Amino acid sequence: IIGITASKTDNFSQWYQEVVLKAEMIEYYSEISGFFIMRPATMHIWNTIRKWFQERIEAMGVEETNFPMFLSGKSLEKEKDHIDGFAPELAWVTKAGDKDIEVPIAVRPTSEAAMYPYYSKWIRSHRDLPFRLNQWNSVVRWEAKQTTPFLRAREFLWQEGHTAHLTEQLAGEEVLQILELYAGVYEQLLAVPVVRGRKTEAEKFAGGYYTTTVEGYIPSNGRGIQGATSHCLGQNFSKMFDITVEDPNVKGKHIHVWQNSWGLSTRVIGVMVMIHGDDKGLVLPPRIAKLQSILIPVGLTAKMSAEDKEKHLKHLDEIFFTLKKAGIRTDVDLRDGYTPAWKFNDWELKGVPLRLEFGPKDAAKEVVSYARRDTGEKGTIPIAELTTKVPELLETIQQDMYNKAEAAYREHRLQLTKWEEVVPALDAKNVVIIPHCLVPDCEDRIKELTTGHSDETTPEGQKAPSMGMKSLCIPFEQPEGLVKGETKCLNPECSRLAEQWCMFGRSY
Ligand SMILES: O=C1CCCN[C@@H]1CCCn1cnc2cc(F)c(F)cc2c1=O
Ligand SMILES: [Mg+2]
Repeated sequence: IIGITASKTDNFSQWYQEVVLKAEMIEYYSEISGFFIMRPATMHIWNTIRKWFQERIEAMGVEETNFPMFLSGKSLEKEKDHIDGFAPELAWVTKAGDKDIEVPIAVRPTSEAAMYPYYSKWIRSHRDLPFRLNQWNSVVRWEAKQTTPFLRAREFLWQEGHTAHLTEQLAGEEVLQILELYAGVYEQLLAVPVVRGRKTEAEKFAGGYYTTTVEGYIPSNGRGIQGATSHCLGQNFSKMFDITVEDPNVKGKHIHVWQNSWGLSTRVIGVMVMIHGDDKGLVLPPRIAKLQSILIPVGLTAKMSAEDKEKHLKHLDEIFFTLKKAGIRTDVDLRDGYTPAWKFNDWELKGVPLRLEFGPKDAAKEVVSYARRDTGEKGTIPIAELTTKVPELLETIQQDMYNKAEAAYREHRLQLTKWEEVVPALDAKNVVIIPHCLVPDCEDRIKELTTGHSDETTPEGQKAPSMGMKSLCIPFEQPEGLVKGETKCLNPECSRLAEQWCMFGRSY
C-alpha cells in the first residue's frame, strides 16, 4: 500500500485530498465535478453524529419531517430579495424525458421555500407553538468556487431544523440551545474546539434576523471555518409566508410567529480530518471511530510449530472477545500474506485510534502491547486488565486529542489592539480578535486592507496573494478592555467607535 505522499505541512490541500481518498472515506464522482461518493468510513461518522444529535433534539420535542427535494419557482419568488445573491447556485430541472417542463423547478438548496407555505397552513393557534420540525436530507448548491470533499461540495448531507415560536425570547432560547448541541458535536464527538458567537450583519444569513455560529480553526493554514449555524429568522419569513397565530392575550389580533432555522452538514467531517490527520493519514477520535482498536498478531515466525501458532491465535481470539464484551469496537487482522508492518501502516492510514499487538513474548508476559495513533506512544496492558484499561485509554486519547486542538486554537487566537500587528498575525497562521464597529462597509475595507501581503497558498493549493481577513463571529465570550464610547474601531481608516470585540481571520 502506498501511504500518504503529500506532507501535511508542505502541501496541505493535496495532503487532505489524499487522506480522504486513501483512508477510503470518499471517492470522486467522476461523472460530474463537485460531487463525492461517501463510503462506509464516512457514513459511520455521519450516523454517529446523527444519532447523537437526533436523540437530543427529540428530547427537546423536535419532530421529524421529509419534504420533497424540488421547489417551485413560485415559492422561491416569495423570498426573492435575499435569494438573489444565491441565484447562481440554484440547480434547475427543465425537462422530463424529451419534453420541457413548462414551469422549471429548482433542486432544494435549503428548504425554507418548500416548507413555509405549509407552516402557514399547519400553524393556526398559539397552542400549535412551539412548532418544531427537522429533516435529514441532502441539498444542492452549484458552487462556482473550487469544490473539495466535505468542505465545499455541490451536494452534501445535512440536517435542517425549522421551528416557530410565540415570542422573540422563546425563539432566542432555542437558537442557543441548538448552537450548544452543535458545539457538542464538535467538542464531544469530533474532539474539535469551537468558538461560539454571533455573525456580524455583513456575514449573517441575509434573510434572517441574526445568525449564531460555531467557528473552527485549522492550524495547518491558520484559517477560520464556519462549523454550523443556528439562525433566528425573526418574523421575516412569517411575514413573507403569512404564518400567524391569534394573539393569546388580544382577541382577534394576529401575530406573525418568530422562527428559527438551524443546520449542520457533513462539512464537520472535513474539519475533523484537517485538524487531527497527520502524514500517516487519518487520526480518528475514538468516540466516532468505526473501529476503535485493531488486534494484530505479531512474532508468528515460520519456525513456529503449527500447534503453537494455533494456540496463540486461540489466545488472541479470547482477547478479541474480551474486548468485544467490554463494548470496544474492535477487529482482528488475520490477513495472510501481509507483514505486521504492512498492517500497521494500513490501519494507521485509516486512523484507527489504538493498535493492539499480541505475540509470543506478550503471551509469555500475559500482556498485550499497544500503540496510540494520536501520539504514537507505546506500552503494554496486562491481559487481566484489558476490560478497564482499554476503555480508559480510548477516553484518554479522545480527551488528549481535544486538549491538543484546543491549545492550538487558543494559542492562535490573538487579541490585538494595534492595527500594524494584524497582518503579521495572519501570516503567522493566527485568527485575531479586535475592537470593531461592526459596520459592513468597514469589514469590506478591512478585507481589502489585509489582502495580498504574502504569497501563501489558498486552501486549494494555488499560489495566490493571501486573501484578506473576514469577520468570523462576535464571540459570546467578550474579552475585557473595550471601553464603550472610548475604544475606537481598529481599522485605521474608520473613525467610528468600537462596538464589540470581533474575531476576524482568513477563512474557508
Ligand atoms: O443555514 C441554514 C440552516 C438550515 C436552513 N437554512 C438556513 C439558511 C440557508 C441560507 N442559504 C444558503 N445557501 C443558499 C443557496 C441557494 F442557492 C439558495 F437559493 C438559498 C440559500 C440560502 O437560503
Ligand atoms: Mg454557500
